[in-house]
Amino acid sequence: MVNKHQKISKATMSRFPRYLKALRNMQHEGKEHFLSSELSEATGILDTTIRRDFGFLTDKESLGKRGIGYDTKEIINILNNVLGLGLDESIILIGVGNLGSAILKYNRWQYTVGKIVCCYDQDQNKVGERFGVKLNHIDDLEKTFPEGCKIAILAISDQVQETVDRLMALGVKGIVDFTHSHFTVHDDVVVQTVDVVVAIQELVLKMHANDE
Ligand SMILES: NC(=O)c1ccc[n+]([C@@H]2O[C@H](COP(=O)([O-])OP(=O)(O)OC[C@H]3O[C@@H](n4cnc5c(N)ncnc54)[C@H](O)[C@@H]3O)[C@@H](O)[C@H]2O)c1
Repeated sequence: MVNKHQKISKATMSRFPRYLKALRNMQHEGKEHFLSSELSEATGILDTTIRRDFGFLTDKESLGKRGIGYDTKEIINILNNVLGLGLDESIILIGVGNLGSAILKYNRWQYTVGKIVCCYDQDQNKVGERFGVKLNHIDDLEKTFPEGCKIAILAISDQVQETVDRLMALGVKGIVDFTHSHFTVHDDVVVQTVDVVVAIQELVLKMHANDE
């Protein structure tokens, strides 16, 4: 369906997940159609930008219908297709300390990318359940690994490379990395690093650029 794919700019691509998240919420609320102005309100992105971005999604004259707007389900499907995302990604979380607990508690995953299906920690005392999610001991990773899981969130402090190696052996292809450790992965594994300090550094650089 998407054959203008190669022409989509990085800036446009980076807005697609924001559209997707807002649209899944709308869909959940029973909204079958939406106007670009409504999506603009939900995302804070100008509706002219939204309409231009949507122009990259299809070769059709227009995705929207006059007076009705866009079909929520259709746009969600197209965005999923472009982003290669499923609604039901099974995600695991490794390390349920301060940060891991906060991530687990943040339960607005639904209708976006899937959910954390279980988590792991090396602390035997934590085994059981946390915020409604099963918490296993890391020694049982291979025994309890959820079928088809491709994404892991790392919020651990020890034995990072060893843990990453075990995850890759189980078929994990994407890692959201909160650790500040260096580790290596196979060519077919993608790592997305999240670092508050780096974010602040980037923010300060942008603020300086604004001052010039
Ligand atoms: N990226 C960021 O912006 C950011 C911000 C804060 C902390 N961090 C990093 O995130 C990690 C966690 O921070 P925290 O404050 O939650 O620490 P924490 O000590 O509170 O929690 C770490 C948890 O991971 C468990 N753990 C450690 N190694 C493990 C392993 N190999 N397997 C399974 N469980 C393991 C511990 O038992 C503990 O429960 C640290 O590496 C920290 O440096 C990153």
